[in-house]
Amino acid sequence: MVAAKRKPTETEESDIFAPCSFSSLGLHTQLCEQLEERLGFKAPTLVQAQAIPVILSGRHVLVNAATGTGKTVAYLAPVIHHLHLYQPRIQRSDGTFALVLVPTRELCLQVHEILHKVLHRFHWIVPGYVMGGENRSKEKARLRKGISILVATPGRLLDHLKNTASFVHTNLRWIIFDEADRILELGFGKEIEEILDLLGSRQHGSAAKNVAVTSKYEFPRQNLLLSATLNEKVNHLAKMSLEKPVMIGMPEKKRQSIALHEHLGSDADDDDTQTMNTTGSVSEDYRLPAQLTQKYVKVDFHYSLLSEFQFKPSSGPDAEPKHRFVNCKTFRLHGNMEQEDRRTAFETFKREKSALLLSTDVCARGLDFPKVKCIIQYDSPGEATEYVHRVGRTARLGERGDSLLFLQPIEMDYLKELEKHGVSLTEFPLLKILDSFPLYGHKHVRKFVSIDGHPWVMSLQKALEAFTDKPDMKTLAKNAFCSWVRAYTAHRGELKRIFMVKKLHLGHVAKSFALKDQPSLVGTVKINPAYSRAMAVHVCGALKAGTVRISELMREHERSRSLKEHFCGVFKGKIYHIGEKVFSSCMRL
Ligand SMILES: Nc1ncnc2c1ncn2[C@@H]1O[C@H](COP(=O)(O)OP(=O)(O)OP(=O)(O)O)[C@@H](O)[C@H]1O
Repeated sequence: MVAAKRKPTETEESDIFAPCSFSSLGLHTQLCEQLEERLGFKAPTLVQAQAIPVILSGRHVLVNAATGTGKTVAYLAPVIHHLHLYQPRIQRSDGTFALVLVPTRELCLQVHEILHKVLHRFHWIVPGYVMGGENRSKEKARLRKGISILVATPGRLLDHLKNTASFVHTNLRWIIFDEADRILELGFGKEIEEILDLLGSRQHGSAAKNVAVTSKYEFPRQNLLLSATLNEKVNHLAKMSLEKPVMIGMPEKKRQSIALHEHLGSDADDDDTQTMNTTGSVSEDYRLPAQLTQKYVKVDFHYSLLSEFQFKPSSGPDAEPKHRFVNCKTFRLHGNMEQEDRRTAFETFKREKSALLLSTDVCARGLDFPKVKCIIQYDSPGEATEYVHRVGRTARLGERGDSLLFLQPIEMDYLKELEKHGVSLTEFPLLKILDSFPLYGHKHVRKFVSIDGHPWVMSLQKALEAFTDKPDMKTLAKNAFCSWVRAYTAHRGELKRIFMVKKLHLGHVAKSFALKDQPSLVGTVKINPAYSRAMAVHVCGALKAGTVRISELMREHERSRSLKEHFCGVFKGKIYHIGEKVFSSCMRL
């Protein structure tokens, strides 16, 4: 992700904001003042204008609106409004009234930060969070004191529900699933079911008790599900947790496919539930900001060593100094990092005016880094939903944004896959751009026929290969290559037809990692083979028998990669011979 300043245009603003005020939606004046003073929100976005009155009314809601359209405040504002009006005034000892479930730690911190700002004047409403990677005892202490609005990742929440006796949730009124589909994709389905059972908020089954009967505030439960993309699993969660939900921002076709008819109330077809075309939809399936410019590039490309690599772009005299290839700060963020490093990278990148973030899908959802100018996808995203969320980190709330997707010639069918969801990309004129770069001694030379033979590319490749030739760098590059190839096999269903490792020209892939030769894919997994085999047999057997939940082993997408690597090492030593069955089990993580 590359951050830089961009301004929205006039016309885009009218597509984003509703022609009304927050107070006209029924929110308390003091809360409206806080939204303006603390967050700078003068008017509601379209999705906020649609969702806030419905959520205020107490209905269960399913919101499906484009990335960056303001869904967070759409659900937080009504909750704060009600809590602010509770009589007698709520106290910390009343425990938790609202629970916001999110898929990642960074999103947890982000939602908490927004709460913290908006609740500034309402000091008796206490925000807090619990999430994986944090100190449990400190969290227990905070829960004991009381948290009115709790943001949580599912695994850690379940842990506290089971093991923290002082966690009071008898007054719980709201359960909110932000990025509902991602929570389920990460394999938290069983945890969610357990959480709903423990909280007595499941719509079917004996455990259901939708009013907090022991509560001094007797309000019916209200559950909310939100995401820019929805899928079959969300349908299941919706059935499990929502009662007669109002669908916001969803075209009729999708409402039918979500198949919630049995739950839809008679007023589900009211005006306020109609299709929200104005939120920047370009598709009846997936919603993308209209001002987002999406491009793809059709070449094997270079692996740029962003923080250290120096390059002398033209083949001029040796005296000419080398320059850093990327002239801004670079950050990295992925699930295998230590929690503290993860937090620092997340918070620092957020503050930087001009910076580059290298990240895995841990950043794909919900994160709201300000002024991100461009999303570059070097690894293909897989499901179209993932594409939508990744590019959704830019072009937020009417800002302009660009995205660039790297595709190899054999992968061009991926564009058709995206088109099925109304997502269309134009080809990035790479050769033209390269031709515009200065070349030593050839001011206006152009008309190179191929990218590979372009002097600029050749000299860059040479410099990269020289840089990667150092032993440490070479090991890094080889590992990166192997991981990349392994991850390539992770595509499911239709996508397996497009991303076929057998069709890959591995020599070219190696070149894109600045390697002169293709590393061997055999024997690169450093796991004791005997242990691996035993482990694999155990996991496969247990999976088959249904006695182990793979989600217990894996919490995040990145870890599923190590498991895939593990199986690769175990089964054949070669990724492209991996057993289909095991693989599909891995893919359900
Ligand atoms: N009414 C508003 N006025 C001005 N800015 C707003 C308003 N509502 C939200 N924003 C800003 O818009 C940006 C996007 O909001 P938010 O992160 O809630 O979007 P989202 O719909 O949840 O996106 P995603 O689907 O990617 O999670 C944030 O920077 C937020 O501060």
